[in-house]
Amino acid sequence: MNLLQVTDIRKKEGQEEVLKGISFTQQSLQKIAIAGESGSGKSTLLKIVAGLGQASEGLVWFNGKKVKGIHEKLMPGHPGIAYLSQHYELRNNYRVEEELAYANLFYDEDSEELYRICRIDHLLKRWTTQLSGGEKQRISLARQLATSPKLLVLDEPFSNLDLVHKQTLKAVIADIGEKLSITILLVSHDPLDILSWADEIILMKDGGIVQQASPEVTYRQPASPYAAGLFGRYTILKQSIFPDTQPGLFLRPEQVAIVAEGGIPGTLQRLDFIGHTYEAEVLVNGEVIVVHIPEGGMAVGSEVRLGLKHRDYWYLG
Ligand SMILES: Nc1ncnc2c1ncn2[C@@H]1O[C@H](COP(=O)(O)OP(=O)(O)OP(=O)(O)O)[C@@H](O)[C@H]1O
Repeated sequence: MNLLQVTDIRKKEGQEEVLKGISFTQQSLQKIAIAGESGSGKSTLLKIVAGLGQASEGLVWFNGKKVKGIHEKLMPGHPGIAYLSQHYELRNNYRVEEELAYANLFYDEDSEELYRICRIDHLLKRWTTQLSGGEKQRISLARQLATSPKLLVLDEPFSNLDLVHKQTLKAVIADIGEKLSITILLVSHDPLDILSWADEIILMKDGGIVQQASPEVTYRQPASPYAAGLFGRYTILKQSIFPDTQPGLFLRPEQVAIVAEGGIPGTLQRLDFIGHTYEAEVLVNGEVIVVHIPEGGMAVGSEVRLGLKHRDYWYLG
């Protein structure tokens, strides 16, 4: 049975339709991430799913029961669904343990495990004013989990976090799924944060779903240039440049290599160090091809030869 079933959700804000018929289902423990450009409707959708917004049309079913909107019931929210927005707040002038007790999270074996999973067990005696943003967020998360939800809905959990806190939160999120058996639906502005985590990625644009697929398919076989661009740089060739390929060939930078012999001649136009590799732009027949290369010693203007690394071609018209 589906844990969550979202059917044809529409939402009007004034004259504008900001959600245009969103439908998807989520199985128990399936990890779904929603991504898309700013303003595409991700947060609006998430609030409706959690019972903290109001759809103009459509239905959300959770665990066989309808999730009512804020205009349909007195207390916003839905039992069994926990929601953490980007704007979490803790009360000032309290110790962390008091703040957690306030959420009915008293110290016992279960809560001890929850604190360990949320990586906050070393923070219990601290004042809430003595915490970093990432620590405050994990305490807010523990408070949400105190309600023993079946579904955890996270809106942009990785925004505003430095790399270290981001890595910690990723470990926390993985543990919440695996050790607490809580299903997670999350929105992320940066799809690179979700490729390694999600079972399925839903891409939104202008209030609609433009692609719903596994991370591999989303990355390698994007439905459109918009979907491709959300996951980093790419090239779509207008001409048939490489042998046995058609116009419209879609290439990620790591699918192309600079080769010593054979290949297609081109001119190195640009070379940038991007950490794990160098990113080059090579001009071939008037088209710029983005290529990842391991070494950065070549001079801009050099002649290079390009080859394709494998034959799993994908075309975008
Ligand atoms: N209360 C509101 N009144 C009017 N328009 C709204 C309201 N809330 C959201 N919108 C509009 O709905 C659209 C979707 O907004 P939403 O916040 O859901 O997008 P998002 O994809 O989550 O964006 P971001 O990544 O920037 O948070 C936007 O055009 C936004 O301006």
